[in-house]
Amino acid sequence: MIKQAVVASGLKPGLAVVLVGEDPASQVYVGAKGRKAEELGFHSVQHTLSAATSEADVLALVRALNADPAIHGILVQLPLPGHINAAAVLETIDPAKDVDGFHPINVGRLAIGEPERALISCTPAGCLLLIKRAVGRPLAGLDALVIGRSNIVGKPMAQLLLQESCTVTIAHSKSRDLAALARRADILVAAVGRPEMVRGDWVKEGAVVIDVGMNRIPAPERGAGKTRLVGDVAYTEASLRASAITPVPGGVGPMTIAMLMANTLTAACRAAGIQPPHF
Ligand SMILES: NC(=O)C1=CN([C@@H]2O[C@H](COP(=O)(O)OP(=O)(O)OC[C@H]3O[C@@H](n4cnc5c(N)ncnc54)[C@H](OP(=O)(O)O)[C@@H]3O)[C@@H](O)[C@H]2O)C=CC1
Ligand SMILES: Nc1nc(=O)c2c([nH]1)NC[C@@H]1CN(c3ccc(C(=O)N[C@@H](CCC(=O)O)C(=O)O)cc3)C=[N+]21
Repeated sequence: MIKQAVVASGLKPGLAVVLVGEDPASQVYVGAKGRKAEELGFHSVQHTLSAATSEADVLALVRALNADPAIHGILVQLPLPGHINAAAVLETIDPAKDVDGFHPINVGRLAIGEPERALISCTPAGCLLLIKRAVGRPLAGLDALVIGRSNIVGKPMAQLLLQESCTVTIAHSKSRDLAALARRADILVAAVGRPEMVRGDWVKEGAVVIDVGMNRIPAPERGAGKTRLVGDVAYTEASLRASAITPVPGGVGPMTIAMLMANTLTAACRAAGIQPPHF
């Protein structure tokens, strides 16, 4: 779908990914983003900086990328090392190139109901596409529960569902009786980071369940020291009641990467003064 849109646009979108430090999980994600960008015929560059790089040097790189006309999207992989102020880095990215949608300008445009002028955080944008596809009709009036209130997933997810006129509840670590809140939800999004916290009997019959969680847990059955990836939802139990549910792996993660590519194409179209495709 994105490939055809790239060809139709006649553009060569440029994506720059900045990785500071050697976190192995981040290396895996950044590698996956670069491969997908190349597969789609993007101009793809990766800047890998040592964990000891100063904040000033990271800011200087971001400013250089802001000024580079071949680059339409800039992603600085999080988390950053502790001595670097992440907010300062994110706010230095040109909002028009902020394909993560983390800059306060883009967050604000989403919050005031102007998503068509914003770039929207990839994970919640991908979740919304999956939800719309599963529901197959307008979401207006449906009860949605988002568990998690982070700036990168929970809050923008809630904003997007509100924009679709859902009745949105946001739950977090201080919420009481999550199970009761979940049982009312036609749309249930779990973005917590706790393995299989959402049980099958929390799921309303026919609900759409989106599992954002990525938890690596020990898997001794695979051999000593081995791990496996599980979500925030007990998949097998929940799938008996849900009308649609995303697996982990193979669900929201790959969709997030696809939305990053879509945002980069959108940014390239806007820079060229042409109408971006609608996904
Ligand atoms: N698939 C993908 O592309 C992505 C996946 N992820 C995954 O999604 C998960 C969430 O990520 P992220 O939003 O960054 O995480 P954060 O750690 O920033 O946020 C977790 C949220 O869950 C809430 N929470 C923690 N414990 C509970 C609990 N017992 N009951 C209810 N709420 C709770 C926290 O509440 P409080 O605010 O009160 O502390 C917080 O709001 C992680 O597993 C992460 O790996 C993240 C980004 C992208
Ligand atoms: N600036 C920034 N933007 C991000 O979007 C961002 C980030 N920092 N930091 C980390 C989180 C996490 N994230 C994932 C993306 C894809 C998968 C993904 O494709 N996962 C595979 C499995 C991968 C595996 O096996 O480990 C799957 O779910 O099938 C996972 C996680 C993006 N993030």
